[in-house]
Amino acid sequence: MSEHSTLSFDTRLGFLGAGSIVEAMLAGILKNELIAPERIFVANRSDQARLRHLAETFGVNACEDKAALVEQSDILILAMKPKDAPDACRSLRGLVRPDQLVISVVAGVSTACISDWLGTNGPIVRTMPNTSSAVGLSVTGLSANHAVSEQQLGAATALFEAIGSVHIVSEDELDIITGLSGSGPAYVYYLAEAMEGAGAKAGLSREMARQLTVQTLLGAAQMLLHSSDEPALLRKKVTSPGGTTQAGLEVLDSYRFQHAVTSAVLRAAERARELGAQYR
Ligand SMILES: NC(=O)C1=CN([C@@H]2O[C@H](COP(=O)(O)OP(=O)(O)OC[C@H]3O[C@@H](n4cnc5c(N)ncnc54)[C@H](OP(=O)(O)O)[C@@H]3O)[C@@H](O)[C@H]2O)C=CC1
Ligand SMILES: O=C(O)[C@@H]1CCC=N1
Repeated sequence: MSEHSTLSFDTRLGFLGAGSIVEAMLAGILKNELIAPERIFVANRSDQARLRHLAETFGVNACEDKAALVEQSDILILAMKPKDAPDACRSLRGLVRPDQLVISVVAGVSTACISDWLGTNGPIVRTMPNTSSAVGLSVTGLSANHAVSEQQLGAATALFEAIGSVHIVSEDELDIITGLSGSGPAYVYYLAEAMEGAGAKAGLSREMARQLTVQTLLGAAQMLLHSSDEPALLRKKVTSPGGTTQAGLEVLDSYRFQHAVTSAVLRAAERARELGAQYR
């Protein structure tokens, strides 16, 4: 990508890592027709069946050769587990071009570590999206190192805006963003599992319990989005004194629900810091 271009249908994207987050990002990018599938290259460590699956599902190119992946890409996206990042980056030493934009979605790992492992001082954007990328509803925290040009920051922002919303943040904010919105979909799915299970246990069909749960979460999320009321006020509007909601909330309080959720978010953020700290 030249210094002055932004993201276009012709931009060539290379993904190193082919797991859950890459599948979600590919689904969102291709649904939006942001980039042509034949301009997207995906490589992993060894799982050929997984590469074939992505190639067949999305029409992207499975790439067995990392050197070819880097050479063919304008933007290289690092998407392996933190523990695999040092080896993966070191294997790219001498391959990444000095002005080639590298985007990392790896939890906890700093841009400084990535630079060090790649052996470059080049442009690196560190991000934290989530798997709702697949339906265009990720929220991505994004932070750029000193070498990222305005055009490159624009291209990275455009990429993640195509699959959700973007917040440009300082790098040290990315760990709490990881705990809140990177891991966040899992907390909501956990809640959904419990709500659906309760409905089914009480005699509803699984299918109806699922629909009631999903529509309730969707409606509440839309209310949070569109209402000017704070979440606490929205909650109070559901809660009739002495009624059913109050009875339910009292049970949640007896299990310290708010404390549990707060602790979960903060522990996940701490875990992101731990994952990165071992390399600092
Ligand atoms: N899942 C999520 O919700 C989110 C994940 N992330 C971050 O994204 C990253 C990937 O997560 P996720 O997709 O869940 O993980 P997965 O375990 O699903 O996928 C990891 C991928 O990395 C590949 N890989 C491992 N080592 C190397 C290597 N040396 N060179 C090339 N590829 C390699 C694996 O290949 P193989 O199978 O062949 O070993 C696999 O394709 C993590 O750092 C995570 O923190 C960020 C936001 C959300
Ligand atoms: O669980 C993880 O470590 C990754 C980071 C955010 C979501 N999944």
